[in-house]
Parts: sequence; C-alpha cells; structure tokens
Amino acid sequence: MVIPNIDELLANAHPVGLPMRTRFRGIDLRETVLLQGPLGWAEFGPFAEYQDDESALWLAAAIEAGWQGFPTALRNSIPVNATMPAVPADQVPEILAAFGEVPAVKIKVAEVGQSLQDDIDRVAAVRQAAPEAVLRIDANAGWQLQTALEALRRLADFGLEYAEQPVPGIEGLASLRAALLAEQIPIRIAADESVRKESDPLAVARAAAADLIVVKVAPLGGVRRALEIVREAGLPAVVSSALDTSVGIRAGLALAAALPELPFACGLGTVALFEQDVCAPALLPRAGEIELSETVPDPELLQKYRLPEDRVRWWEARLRRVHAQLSQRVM
Ligand SMILES: O=C(O)CCC(=O)C1=CC=C[C@@H](O)[C@@H]1C(=O)O
Ligand SMILES: [Mg+2]
Repeated sequence: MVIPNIDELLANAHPVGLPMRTRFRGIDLRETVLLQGPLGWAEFGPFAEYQDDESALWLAAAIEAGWQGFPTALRNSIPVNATMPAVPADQVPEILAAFGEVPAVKIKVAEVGQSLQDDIDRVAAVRQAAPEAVLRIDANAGWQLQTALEALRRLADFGLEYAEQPVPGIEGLASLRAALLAEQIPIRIAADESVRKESDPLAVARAAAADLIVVKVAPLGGVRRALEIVREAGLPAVVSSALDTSVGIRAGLALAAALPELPFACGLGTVALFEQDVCAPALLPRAGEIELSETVPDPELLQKYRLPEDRVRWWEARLRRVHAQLSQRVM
C-alpha cells in the first residue's frame, strides 16, 4: 500500500463530532475525521481509548478507501440489523423506528450497572416491537462463564440467532460454546473483541471458540485485509460498523459486498443512532437493506459539525503520530 504523506492527509482532513440520539458504548458525541482522497472519501475515527499502534490499522483502512479503492463487489445491496443500545425497555420502540423495517435486531446486554432482568425486559420489548425480526445480543464481553450461561438459558426462549462476545477471551468463548452444546441450548457464539483486539485474529477459528466472526473494516486495517481474515478463518462473517458516519459505512458495505458468502444481516445500520450524519442522503436502511452508493459529505454539514479548535488540534496530532507509526510498517 502506498501511504500518502502527512501534509496531504492533513490538508484534506475534516474533523467532526456527531451527536448520538442515545448514548452508545459510553459515547454521546462521535468524534471522527473525514478525509478526501483522490479516489473517494475516507474515515479515520479510532475510539479515544485506542493506542497509536492499533490506530495505524484504522488509518490503513482509510487510505484504502481514499487512495486505493475497494475490491470488486459481488452484490449491490446489503441486509442489515438494527442496533439497540442498552436502554430501558420503554425507549425501545422509538429507537427501533429510526431503522425502519429490518430482518434482524442486535440488542446490547450486560451493561455495567444493569441487571439480567433489564436485559430480558429490553429483549422482550424488541420482540414485541419487531415480531418478525431475528434477534441477536451483544454483551461486549460483559459476562463471565456462569452469568453468561444463566443469561443465555433465560434468553433462549427468544430464539436468539447468536450471542456476540458474551464473555471475554478466546478460552472463555470456547468454554461457553462447549457448555451450550452440552446443555443443547441452540445459540451460536459470535466473536467480536476476540477478533478485532487480539494480535492474532485467526486464533478464534483455530480454537473452535465461535460459530461466526464479526468483522469491522477499520480495526482490521481495510476491506482487503478483512477479506483475507475471513477467508483464512473459514467461518461465516457478519460485517459490522465501528459507529462510523456514512463514509465508514460505505467501506463496511464494500466488505460485505465482496465476501463470497453473506449468510447473516450486517451491523451496518448504525447511522440511525446519530442525530444527523455528514452525508445527505445518509446510508440508512431501506426495507432492511442498504444499497452501495457513492458517499460524499455535504460541505455545510462538515462545517456545522466541525469540532472546536482544541479537538481539531488533538485529532491532527493523533493523525501525525499514527501516520508515523503506519509509515514504519510494511503492509
Ligand atoms: O453491530 C452492530 O449492530 C453495530 C455496531 C456495534 O455494535 C458496535 C460498533 C462500535 C463499537 C462496538 O463496541 C460495537 C460492537 O461491539 O459491536
Ligand atoms: Mg460487538
């Protein structure tokens, strides 16, 4: 990959902050940087806790989008799930409405400070509001083995399609998966953090720790690298967002479109969690799918949501450091 020089990146960088409709993974304002490359728009938005070395993969993904282009698409419309933050059950219908009709809903569970009953109430509220949708949950590694077993025994009545990262670590996932099989609880295990945060993203597959993997373009270093990981893992993949604007979502769609098989709806509907996106029209689901289309931010929206000067400087400094890291690597 040819890496553009830092001056070119900085000259084409637009740092923005997008207000969320509902708090999601502790975030009320999603800060990210949009980059205008010669081949299209790109996004660089590692979450604040990501270190520079991990963030280098996010930058590699942005450079692919803006300076290299995406691989060939095998399909032009991608089914997506709605994403339900860990809200009280009474807020479920309103949040769901922003996604329109969807084939699947992914529900966040195991939030710190909440109980299993809160999770069950939220899942029940989704079932009621979307009777036809397939349901899946995401615990973001918030349970330990016994709590996860107890929770999944109770949630099994909702016919869950899969449980995403119910417990931390590859060994944890493998033990839970074995316990579910032994108890004949028919819930698949999906690995997310154990793919995107491990130094070896293929370890999950080797340990038979999951039935499927969740892949995200930015933390994995781009569409091509993610495709390679899915191929080597030999497991079905669900493409999810990293809470990106439509620009980052476009890269997720490119991955979903290039995968030889796409058996599950993807977690790419998350623009619906923003009050507003920088692109008009935004990449939102229509009848449960998002079509691949060019995404070009609206200059007025880039201006409207531009970060204050101190945050702009913070992102510029981060971009410089991460660019230096990436330049030292051979990718
Ligand atoms: O998969 C989805 O439905 C939406 C994306 C999503 O859930 C996430 C996006 C960004 C950060 C992650 O903590 C979170 C996830 O854990 O999958
Ligand atoms: Mg997840």
